[in-house]
Amino acid sequence: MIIKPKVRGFICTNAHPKGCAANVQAQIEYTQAQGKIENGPKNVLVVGASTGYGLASRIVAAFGCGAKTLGLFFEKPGTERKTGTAGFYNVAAFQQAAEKAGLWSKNMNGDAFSHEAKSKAIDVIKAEMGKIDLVVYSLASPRRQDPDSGEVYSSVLKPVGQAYTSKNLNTDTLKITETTLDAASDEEIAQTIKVMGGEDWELWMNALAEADVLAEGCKTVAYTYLGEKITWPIYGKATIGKAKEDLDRAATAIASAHSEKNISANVAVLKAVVTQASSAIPIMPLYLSALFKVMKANGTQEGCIEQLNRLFTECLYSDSPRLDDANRFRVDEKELSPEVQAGVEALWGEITEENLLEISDFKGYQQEFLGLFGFGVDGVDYEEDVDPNVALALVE
Ligand SMILES: NC(=O)c1ccc[n+]([C@@H]2O[C@H](COP(=O)([O-])OP(=O)(O)OC[C@H]3O[C@@H](n4cnc5c(N)ncnc54)[C@H](O)[C@@H]3O)[C@@H](O)[C@H]2O)c1
Repeated sequence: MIIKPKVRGFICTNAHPKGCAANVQAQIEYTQAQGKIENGPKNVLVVGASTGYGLASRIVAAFGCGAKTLGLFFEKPGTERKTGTAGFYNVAAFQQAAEKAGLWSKNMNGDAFSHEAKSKAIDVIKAEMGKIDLVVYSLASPRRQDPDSGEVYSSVLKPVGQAYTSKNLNTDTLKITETTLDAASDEEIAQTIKVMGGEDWELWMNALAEADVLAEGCKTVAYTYLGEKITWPIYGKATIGKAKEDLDRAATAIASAHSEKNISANVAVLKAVVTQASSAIPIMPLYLSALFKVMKANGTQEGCIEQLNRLFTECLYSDSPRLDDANRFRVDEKELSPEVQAGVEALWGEITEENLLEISDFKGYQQEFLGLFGFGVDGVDYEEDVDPNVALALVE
């Protein structure tokens, strides 16, 4: 099959297996070029391991530290007539590279919020891994089914307290319009916390501890974004920000519930990058286009893999981790530097439909967006007939 991108709004409904594989390979090579990470983890569980920050976490754990990794995700395989999701192809490429490098690695495709996923993971850990010394929690999901009540909760991306009007870019038509987002109701805030807050992270850690598969001194980390003035009304101080505040509560609860094992739990604050999750957030594509312009100009631009290498070496496995007063690891310091934020604010005020391509890095944004699905990747022949049905062994 010849595979060309099918973009619908903020998602691309297909993916290119070879482009995804090339992306994964580039992240592996970047990590290897940084050199081996001393005192890194040996047995790692990554929840949300197929794309974005979770995939990069797994690559650093495996190829930077030599760890065994168990990855969980929610993806679709390809068939003869339909492509699989990008995450499925990413994991298939990761698995091939891990095998080639002699690194143990196994994969589970399913609903991480379920009890079943937790007990399956525990079985694999017990049978094949040894005790876990790092749990990465990197889920981004619009929905969560409560594993006990069966109730399904949905997250919303809305401001809290009052409606918010801002310029917003339609990434299909390249039209910039004023968009007003209504304030979330209390029910919507509560549902978003149920989905993207810390409850499931705690359930994972409790299940792993109860099954006695956590090593003494095991670390666990969950990811958040804080941002600054431009994004606060739709992220930091909005429904998703409320859910992310709940991660801080969960981190404290996890550490205190498992203090006998000396478990450390931290939220890590990462920079804004293009992922399937972030491209769905209103305002973000325009913010990212401005941010990339400024960060590329001053030489500080980073993607998932650069961020994750620094999270491991400068925070998780450093004797002097960069922590804020809420005990969060900070890897977003370059994005939040006063110079970068001032540059973005200035650009934000100036961007119009007419000058979008000229003064912002929308081209860079768009390239990274297509790249998420394996399109526009250097060295890939998009005229080649490729088989969308890529093999990947999964834990049954
Ligand atoms: N993208 C950003 O700019 C940014 C910045 C800072 C922090 N973060 C945070 O990083 C974390 C990961 O986000 P991302 O941007 O890498 O997202 P992403 O969409 O690239 O990855 C989400 C992952 O979760 C998995 N997943 C979703 N629902 C699942 C389910 N029910 N069961 C199993 N797996 C499931 C997906 O398969 C995928 O592996 C999120 O907590 C996000 O808030 C993102």
